[in-house]
Amino acid sequence: MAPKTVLITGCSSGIGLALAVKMARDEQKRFKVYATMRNLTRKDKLVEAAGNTLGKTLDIKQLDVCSEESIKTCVSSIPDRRIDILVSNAGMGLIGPIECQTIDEMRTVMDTNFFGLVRLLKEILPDMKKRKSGHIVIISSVMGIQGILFNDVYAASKFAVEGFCESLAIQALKFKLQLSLIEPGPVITEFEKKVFEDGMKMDLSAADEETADMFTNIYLKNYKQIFQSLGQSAEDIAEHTVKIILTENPPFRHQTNTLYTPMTTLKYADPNGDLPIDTFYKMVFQHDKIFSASLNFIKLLRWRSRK
Ligand SMILES: NC(=O)C1=CN([C@@H]2O[C@H](COP(=O)(O)OP(=O)(O)OC[C@H]3O[C@@H](n4cnc5c(N)ncnc54)[C@H](OP(=O)(O)O)[C@@H]3O)[C@@H](O)[C@H]2O)C=CC1
Ligand SMILES: CC1=C(/C=C/C(C)=C/C=C/C(C)=C/C=O)C(C)(C)CCC1
Repeated sequence: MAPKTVLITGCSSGIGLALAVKMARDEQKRFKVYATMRNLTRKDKLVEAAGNTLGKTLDIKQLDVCSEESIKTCVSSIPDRRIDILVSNAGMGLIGPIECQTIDEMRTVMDTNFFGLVRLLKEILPDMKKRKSGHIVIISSVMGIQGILFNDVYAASKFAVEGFCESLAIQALKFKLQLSLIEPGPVITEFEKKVFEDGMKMDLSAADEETADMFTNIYLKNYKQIFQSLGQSAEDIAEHTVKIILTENPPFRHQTNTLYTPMTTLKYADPNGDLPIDTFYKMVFQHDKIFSASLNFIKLLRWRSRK
């Protein structure tokens, strides 16, 4: 059987890179991977990880999800424009009090995380509909279903992705297309480093003292520890994503982190929406007791899941 063509965005690092390499190295050679990135000068890590798959089961192409022209050029360069599996992965984070962020910074997050997906689909969906086949896989986030303190705009961008996909999924079903949202919790990648460094350098002078203190002494102070105790690797997410791709009837939503599930479950447990907000409030603001107790509980779950 001919290999399925896979286009992945954001392959210069992290989840995109790990997924591209995993699929290109498939022993049964079931995939031909177009690993794309906006800036080809950043391709060295991928070239190294791809090894001898380069030019065979993996090709590298330029694609900036913020440029319609770049998307068109990339898609037109693929034989018959045929993309069997699209993985929309490119994305960026943003943390901090909104008083300290500019509208332009917020717009860039929405433009990349939400409109990036919209631009891709405007170009790729019509071909998939004509062929009545295709799988659209989106790297969303647990923040696509639940907001987190100081992640207001990032969470909004992922909520936008989820609302857009939930609407589109009904049409997709009519055209026999598959659509899956992958929802990781924290993942240890460049994303986490960039977001933390930007947070550390943030000019907090536009925020009141209490807010600035909350951001620095609660959020940033515990950030690394949260990633250490809860964080998955890019390879873990790649493994989950490939499993979903290979499932005959893939689910619409897939959370990758069972340690995080108790938190997202709170959302569905209370239609009024107060339960997750009250719980997060207690976890964050009674942090001396509850926050460290939560982290210990997570450590215990992690230890048990390894046994
Ligand atoms: N890390 C985490 O904790 C989590 C991440 N996610 C999501 O996973 C996805 C991948 O992130 P992750 O691997 O962690 O982070 P990385 O920062 O390692 O990777 C992000 C990738 O997106 C690329 N990118 C950014 N802007 C654009 C653009 N305009 N066009 C094309 N590519 C672009 C980056 O390219 P460049 O190198 O040029 O900047 C990079 O290749 C994102 O959608 C993120 O929201 C979801 C849940 C948790
Ligand atoms: C665990 C935990 C918290 C932090 C969660 C974080 C930081 C999650 C990050 C998720 C990411 C980065 C998703 C990317 O898409 C809070 C809210 C402080 C409250 C206490 C429990």
